Amino acid sequence: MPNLNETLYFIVNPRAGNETSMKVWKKVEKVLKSNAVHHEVFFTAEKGHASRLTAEILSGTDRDTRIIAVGGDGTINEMLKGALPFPHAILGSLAAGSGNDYVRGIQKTKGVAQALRLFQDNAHKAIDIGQYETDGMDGYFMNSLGMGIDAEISAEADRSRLKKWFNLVKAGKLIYLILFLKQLFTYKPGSMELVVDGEIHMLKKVWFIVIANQPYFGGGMKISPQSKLHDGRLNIIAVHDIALLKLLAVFITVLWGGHLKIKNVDSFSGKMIKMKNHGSAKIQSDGEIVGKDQVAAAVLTDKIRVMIKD
Ligand SMILES: Nc1ncnc2c1ncn2[C@@H]1O[C@H](COP(=O)(O)OP(=O)(O)OP(=O)(O)O)[C@@H](O)[C@H]1O
Repeated sequence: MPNLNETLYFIVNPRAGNETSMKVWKKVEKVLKSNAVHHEVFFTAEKGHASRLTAEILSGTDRDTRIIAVGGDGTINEMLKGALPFPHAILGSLAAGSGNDYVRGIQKTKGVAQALRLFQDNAHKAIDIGQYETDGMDGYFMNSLGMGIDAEISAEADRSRLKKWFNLVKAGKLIYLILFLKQLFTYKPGSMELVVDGEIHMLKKVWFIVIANQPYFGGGMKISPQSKLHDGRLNIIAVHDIALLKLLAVFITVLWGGHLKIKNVDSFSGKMIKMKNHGSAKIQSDGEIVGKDQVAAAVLTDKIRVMIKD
């Protein structure tokens, strides 16, 4: 086991949370300086930069190294990609995005002070992640991978001016609720084939299928209450063949994870999953659009070390 690199590295995405992340960073920097915590900070200049910065930091040392995202789920997802070749990587995140499901469901800290204490304690564990392949491209997810209305919402949230406004009034996740209500009336659910560890399920009128590595998605919805970070499995939730009113009930009950009791909200668990849509549907990975129509995913057990509050 290598020694610990005492420096805390921060990668700030100045665009996260519609640019509210810089406020978070200024607050954090003050605390670090007043407590004489040795740290270095890097700022991302474009999409994909967090991945390269992570790899650069890690290739300069062979000691256990803590790198912290100051951003949202997209930022820590990029850092994961950069960190995977380096077994001495230990990742963490300060919630500075819109949804922040990584901090909510994996790291489980509330607020900056609690997160900073965790980083300094250096309590960490290896967790499972998901790997996917779609249209010849592969990638990884820590939170979830979904096809259907959830991906439509992610895509629209990215473009929406409302997201900026909601972030400014610290209600970033409300945008997902509003866009969901809009999608209810515009999205056309189609047939999908779902294969879980070789078992085929043909589903009609599918609103979405989500492969979840942790309980939360969409900025705090408890989509997969049974997901565990160390079980070597992924959970799958499929919502299909359901009338509009019942779908609204799904949306309300998902806030506490009660939606699984509703008919045609099916859940599965497995290690290798394939999804194929017989129309056209977008695919999201940790909230970013990565493809459409067809995807294969698999769990990678105990693949990355992250700082975790038990
Ligand atoms: N300097 C930059 N300019 C433009 N985009 C950037 C820059 N740095 C990072 N990005 C991109 O910003 C996107 C959004 O980042 P992130 O997901 O962390 O924030 P968010 O969308 O506000 O939060 P969440 O995903 O939790 O809702 C990512 O796709 C990332 O690649």
